[in-house]
Amino acid sequence: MEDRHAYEKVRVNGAPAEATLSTGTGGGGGPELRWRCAGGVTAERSLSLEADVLGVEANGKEVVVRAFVADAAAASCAAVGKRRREIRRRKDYVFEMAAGEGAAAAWGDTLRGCLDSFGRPKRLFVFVNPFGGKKRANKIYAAEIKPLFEAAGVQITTQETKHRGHAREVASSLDLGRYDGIVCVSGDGVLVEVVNGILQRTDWKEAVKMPIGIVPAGTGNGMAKSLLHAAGETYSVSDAVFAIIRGHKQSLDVCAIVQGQERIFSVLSMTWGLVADIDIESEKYRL
Ligand SMILES: Nc1ncnc2c1ncn2[C@@H]1O[C@H](COP(=O)(O)OP(=O)(O)OP(=O)(O)O)[C@@H](O)[C@H]1O
Repeated sequence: MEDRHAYEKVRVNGAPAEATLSTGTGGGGGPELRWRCAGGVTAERSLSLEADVLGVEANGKEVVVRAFVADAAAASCAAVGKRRREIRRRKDYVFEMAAGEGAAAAWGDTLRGCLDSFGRPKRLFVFVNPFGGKKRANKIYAAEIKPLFEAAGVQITTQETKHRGHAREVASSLDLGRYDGIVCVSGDGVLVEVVNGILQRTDWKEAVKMPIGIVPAGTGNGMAKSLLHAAGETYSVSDAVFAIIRGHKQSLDVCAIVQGQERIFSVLSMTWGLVADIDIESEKYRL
């Protein structure tokens, strides 16, 4: 993207400020929003569009930036010498443009253009296993997962799994052209079913390219833990969802999965990613 800097006088959540929207990567970092409140009492604030922003909306003179940002006050330092745990929270920043609606529409378009250039998934098919783990997946989905996808403007189609083998059945016949990825709100069991369902398909060679994400809502959640750890992310539901929204992708060795859940754990240390691109090397692993 062409490197551009747009400067505006604004109010950020009501406080007068001067803000700059930088696009492109000319400065070393990615696109970002920076602002300093009038009087300069508070430090300059910034949001990285790639790492902090879920979505944007222009409304009249306002641009609402839906962010998921580290909350310094809530960061916990469990013990001296341990890595500081960053806790992210949803926060909206409302930029009211002094120059009016035209400026807001222009910023809205530029911000959306930046977000679109990241190749994030826009349409996801989401399995929720209500019986995984402590049987709280439906609650977790409604309270923590759906709101984040909605803030990011992701279109979601949800399927609650109704019985053992259901996710496999659905994945074996799903119209994959309608989605950019499949997400499992579950433990490892449903993920294994989805992979097996995909491998059952006649178009499996194409179908294995479908990214699959996992949000921990099972008992062990070994896959979600390992993937988040490998990506340097905190192990939490919201961090897993955010990684999926951002379209983090890494290759996953599907051969390990189809041979049974026990084998997953021995291979995890080599499989990174939150939305995984499945990579299958040999037809012999097809079921
Ligand atoms: N509605 C349902 N009723 C009964 N079983 C189900 C239903 N939906 C899915 N299942 C089965 O539940 C199994 C376990 O699910 P899941 O992996 O989500 O949770 P878990 O076993 O608690 O977690 P983990 O695998 O991480 O230890 C899956 O293999 C799936 O076949």
